[in-house]
Amino acid sequence: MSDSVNARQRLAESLAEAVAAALRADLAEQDRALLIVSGGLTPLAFFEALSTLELDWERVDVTLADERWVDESSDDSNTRLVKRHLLRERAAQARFVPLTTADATPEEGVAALEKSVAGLSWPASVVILGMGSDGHTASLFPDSPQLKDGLTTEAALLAVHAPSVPQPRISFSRHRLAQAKRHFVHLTGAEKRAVFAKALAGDEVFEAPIRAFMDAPLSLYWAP
Ligand SMILES: O=C1O[C@H](COP(=O)(O)O)[C@@H](O)[C@H](O)[C@H]1O
Repeated sequence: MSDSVNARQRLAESLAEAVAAALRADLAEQDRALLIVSGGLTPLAFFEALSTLELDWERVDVTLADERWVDESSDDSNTRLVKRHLLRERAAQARFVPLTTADATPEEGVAALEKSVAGLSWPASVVILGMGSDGHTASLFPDSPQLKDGLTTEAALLAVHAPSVPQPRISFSRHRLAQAKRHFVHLTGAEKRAVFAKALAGDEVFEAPIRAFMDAPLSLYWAP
């Protein structure tokens, strides 16, 4: 195995331990705990490591920071990713709350999804944020006409379109994600490190929406 594969595996395992510890701590104080995960390719090894760890998974709700408005059978579905790689082993006992409906568009589905997520244990115990090389996080894209709304609305969810991505999306708003008790950023590779460093150094949130989370304590998990 190459050094970077090893480093990414160790990173995934150490993030999984930190997330499991946070969930255990909250479950000692409350009935249920909410874990919000990101999709994309980065979290696969993390999901698999977390799925094997011991905690009272029956009292954990899992949802996504964002979702592509596609059928679950699509390779682009974040739900499919979570079901295949996280909701297995011990974590098969967790309750998953999807961010899609049978509606044709996220605009039509968003009201029902707002109701569906309203009953979760807010504030979330943990949010794991990914980031694209354009500085987007969740589905808050720099080129999206809905970015301003996503950064300012007090609603939990919004429908998102962006010229840079093929499918419409649904995303938790900055407001709802920022309320979480703990924020982890999970990144790999030199390109994302450079994008994150540039975002840290600047202040224009519309250029790099990940900046919208930099006033909360963020735990950065990065490997080459
Ligand atoms: O589209 C998305 O992209 C980001 C980053 O994904 P990655 O494949 O570069 O890890 C992800 O955080 C987000 O949840 C996802 O929908």
